[in-house]
Amino acid sequence: MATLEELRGQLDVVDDQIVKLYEERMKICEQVGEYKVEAGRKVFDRVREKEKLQNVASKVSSDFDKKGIQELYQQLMSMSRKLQYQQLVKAGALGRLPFIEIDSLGVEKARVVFQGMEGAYGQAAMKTYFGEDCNSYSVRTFRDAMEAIEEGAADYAVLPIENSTAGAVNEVYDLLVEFENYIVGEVIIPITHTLAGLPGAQLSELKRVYSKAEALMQTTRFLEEHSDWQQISVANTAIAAKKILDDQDRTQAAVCSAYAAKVYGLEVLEDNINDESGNCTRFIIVTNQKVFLKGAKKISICFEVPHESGSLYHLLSHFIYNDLNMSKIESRPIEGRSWEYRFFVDFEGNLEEPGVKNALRGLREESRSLKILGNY
Ligand SMILES: O=C(O)C(=O)C[C@]1(C(=O)O)C=C[C@@H](O)C=C1
Repeated sequence: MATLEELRGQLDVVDDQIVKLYEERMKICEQVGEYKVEAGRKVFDRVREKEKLQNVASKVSSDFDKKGIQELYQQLMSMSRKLQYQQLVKAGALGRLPFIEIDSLGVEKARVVFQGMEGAYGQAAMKTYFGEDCNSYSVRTFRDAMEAIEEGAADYAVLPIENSTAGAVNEVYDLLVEFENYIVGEVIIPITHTLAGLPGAQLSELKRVYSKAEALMQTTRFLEEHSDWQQISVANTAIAAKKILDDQDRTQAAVCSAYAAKVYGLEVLEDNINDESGNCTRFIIVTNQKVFLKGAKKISICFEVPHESGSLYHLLSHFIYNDLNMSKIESRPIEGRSWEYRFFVDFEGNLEEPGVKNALRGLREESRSLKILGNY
């Protein structure tokens, strides 16, 4: 029997041949790339790749090797695609209207819309980003805010996208797909909920608590101690606070900010009732222009993946290959197509960077309906 050293020697000989052949193959792929740039052809040829995988599998005998050679060829073809995307990007073939880089958002003159009403967390986020005295107004729903931006009734909308305890704000993710609006900024604000009731009201007399669904979720532990209280969800924490004032019913309370309690003349019956002390919400700043600020560091995109095994894996490989750091991935069901999903990815980068351009080029060709939601 051969020794380990001898066997490794034999492997080295075979590997040298594989490496040489790999280089040779990539050189041919580069020429194919030149042809594709010239002819305006797509890089990804699904039919050719499928045929190739069947062909190589037919040339080996065991099932184990069939699977192995197919995996190897998937990787090989994925590398040739990546090379060809680089060639396309170098040739300036980016496709679609580009985003325009700007120096500032002109926040001083901006008209800003937030969802909810006086006292809403959205208003606090807006003031943090645009300043105490910004020109603003509120609308009832997230959709209304998106519409106001699309129509140009407002320059910017401030919308919650993610809470550190309750997770994603699904509706806002879906609206980002539906509307031609783009993210240009973000702001994170601490969310400290209180239980607020009519002045003089006692915890022992309470029967009903109103708040936004997410706020009720973020205060579950406190509310579970009072399981006899009925929990009622309304559109916004400030709406809940206003309802307590309007109804003048001592058995009702709201989960809202101390600011909202003050605005509506309520008394804080219990302060800081959050499950988690560091509870905060990330708000996005949305506009109808395809712009990004100079020095923007984060990109949000969404795309659909073909319903095939390994498709998400291959799409995510574009981030790894281009050294891009993914900071978040979220999925949402696609309307009208049961059990199919749209993925939302945030990653670090600027649309001007070559690695980002390469990755986006690859993702655009290999996914369905890629949308760049913003660079901020
Ligand atoms: O045949 C082509 O069009 C190629 O670019 C080569 C190749 C491959 O590596 O075999 C690469 C990408 C295509 O999706 C299909 C095949």
